[in-house]
Amino acid sequence: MLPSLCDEQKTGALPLPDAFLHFLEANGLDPSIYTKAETVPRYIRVKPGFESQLLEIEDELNCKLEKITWLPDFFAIPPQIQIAGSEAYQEGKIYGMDAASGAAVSALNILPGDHVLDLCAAPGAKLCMLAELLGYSGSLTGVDIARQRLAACRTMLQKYSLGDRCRLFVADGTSFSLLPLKSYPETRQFGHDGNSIGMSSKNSPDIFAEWTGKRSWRERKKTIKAGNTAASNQIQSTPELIFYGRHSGVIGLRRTELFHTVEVPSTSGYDKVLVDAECTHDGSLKHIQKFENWGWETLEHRVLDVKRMDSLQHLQLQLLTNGFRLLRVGGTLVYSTCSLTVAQNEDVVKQFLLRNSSAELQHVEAATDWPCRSGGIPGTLRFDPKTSQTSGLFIAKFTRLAS
Ligand SMILES: C[S@@+](CC[C@H](N)C(=O)[O-])C[C@H]1O[C@@H](n2cnc3c(N)ncnc32)[C@H](O)[C@@H]1O
Repeated sequence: MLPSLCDEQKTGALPLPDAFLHFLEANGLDPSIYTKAETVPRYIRVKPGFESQLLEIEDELNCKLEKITWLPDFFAIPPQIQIAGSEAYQEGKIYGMDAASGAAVSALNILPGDHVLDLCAAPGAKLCMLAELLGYSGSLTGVDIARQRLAACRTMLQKYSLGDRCRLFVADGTSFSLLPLKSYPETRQFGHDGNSIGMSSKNSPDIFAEWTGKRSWRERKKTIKAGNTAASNQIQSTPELIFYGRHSGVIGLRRTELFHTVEVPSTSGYDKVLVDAECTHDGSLKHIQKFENWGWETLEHRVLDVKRMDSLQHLQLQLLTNGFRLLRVGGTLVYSTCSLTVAQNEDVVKQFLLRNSSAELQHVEAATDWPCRSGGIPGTLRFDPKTSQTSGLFIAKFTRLAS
């Protein structure tokens, strides 16, 4: 439906279609936040190690990098600046990431040696930040149901040289069951096998050799078969490993060891889990702005489709529940969405807490300095574009108590 003049008056520069305005009204959201799309800064994260090159990066982007005092390594730049054409971006020194998204990752308080699960990982900005914070210890497992989007994560990890400790699975996050490799009997390191092609060693086809993008005929056939099965079943039942780093613990394992699922024992789950759930993205001003070019009917079709809306909350609860199932006792889980609706945030958290007596909501200590406010449940946080100068984001942090 075409936007009307009246809509433009309500929303400033961005004309919004009636269906979206109805969605906002039904959820008690103020359409005037979209006037902020033109003024909320763009944010970049400078990869640690390149801090000394800030002046060169400023020169190249032709703008000042304004340091975000409340979030290390983040800088604000004017919203109209495009970074994709810059050398700093192409050479992997900077990447675009909203500061509120950075806050969600920061809320996990990643420590050296942590085994981290990112259950909705694509397209991968948060995954990259998690990998950076982990550095040279622990492990990172990224999962997403969309193969192509997860392949984009793989490209990003490789571009920024952050994939060493990471493994990526195309899988349904509501049922994903693989534990971090610390839980397996022994993680053997395989010597470099120059002859290996595909994911299996030539001599022992069942054992993972060093990762290579080139795959053997046998592997390709397997993937095509899995893809066909996935297309007919909608969702692939077994996770597909599409990338693993040299120190991810995968090399040297047999397939049966890697894909061995067990009932999650309380001590062997992940230390940290991020559930950055699928949502309507209505808080992401830049995302909504893109529909001006993509066509507003795409927004109605992709975001506001009635069937999708009905199942979305259920999906969010399932993702949160499964992420929590894979968390070790004493571990930390962050649930976030870039929707501003209560239905996709506080309501999901309420239902989750009702059903999971070992889940405890936690305060985010670092948030005292953040430009956010409390959500509808004490302890939860909301970044509101009107006051935070960031995109909209909801964050809830949980720990798992011994039951
Ligand atoms: C908000 S995006 C995640 C953004 C990502 N964390 C980042 O920082 O780039 C939500 C993701 O959830 C994925 N998704 C949707 N349903 C899923 C499911 N059942 N299991 C796993 N991932 C799912 C979508 O493909 C999408 O990539």
